[in-house]
Amino acid sequence: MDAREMKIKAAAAALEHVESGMKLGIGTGSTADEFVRLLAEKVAAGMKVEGVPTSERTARLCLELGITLRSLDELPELDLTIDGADELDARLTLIKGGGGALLREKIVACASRKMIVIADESKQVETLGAFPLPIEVNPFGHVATRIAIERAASRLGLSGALNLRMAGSERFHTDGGHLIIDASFGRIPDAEALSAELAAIPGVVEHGLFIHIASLAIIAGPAGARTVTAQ
Ligand SMILES: O=C[C@H](O)[C@H](O)[C@H](O)COP(=O)(O)O
Repeated sequence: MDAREMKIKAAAAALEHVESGMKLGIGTGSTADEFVRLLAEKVAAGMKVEGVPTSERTARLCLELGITLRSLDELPELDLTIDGADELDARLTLIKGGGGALLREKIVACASRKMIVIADESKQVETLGAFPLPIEVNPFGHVATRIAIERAASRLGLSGALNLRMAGSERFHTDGGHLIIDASFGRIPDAEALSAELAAIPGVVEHGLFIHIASLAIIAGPAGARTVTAQ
């Protein structure tokens, strides 16, 4: 089974948690795209859902496939969000934002009664941090913000390259018009402490650590999909 087939398996298992009438947060990324495609088939067959997309990219795909969309201001309380992740550990702490959608993803997930993560098993790790942590920053003073991030990380004994994300020769901009700094810490043994340090920096808009937000993960491997709850 290749990676795409695993993503489809995870997405299909997550779809079983979706009921007609639900208000759904819809994630971003290649795994979330598979979920959108399967959801669209259900919608075409008569399932009624209203979706709040976590990115312009997801919004485009949903509209193309006939899924009804609302803004989060129209539907500020959602039943369920289904989204991918870049890494997840046994406590279901996540690193997200590889696609740059972390801010909207976190806002939407936190407005939902439940968040289910869908992933292939390559995303499961013992300790987070091999995947560079995306940190969304305001363009104003981003160099000063990068220095503040470096100092905050060093207080926790963390170090590593902090790279401004590029899209070709241009700076990458998020849907909200911010920049992303990808922080290669290697290992993040205390996600809560790092989250608190980052949140205290004025230029940091949001970071990609999702702590106590997901309550269920559906992980697909060659043998099929299994459901994991936070340890
Ligand atoms: O910003 C992007 C999101 O956090 C994605 O959920 C994450 O990067 C996982 O994406 P993929 O399913 O493509 O690995």
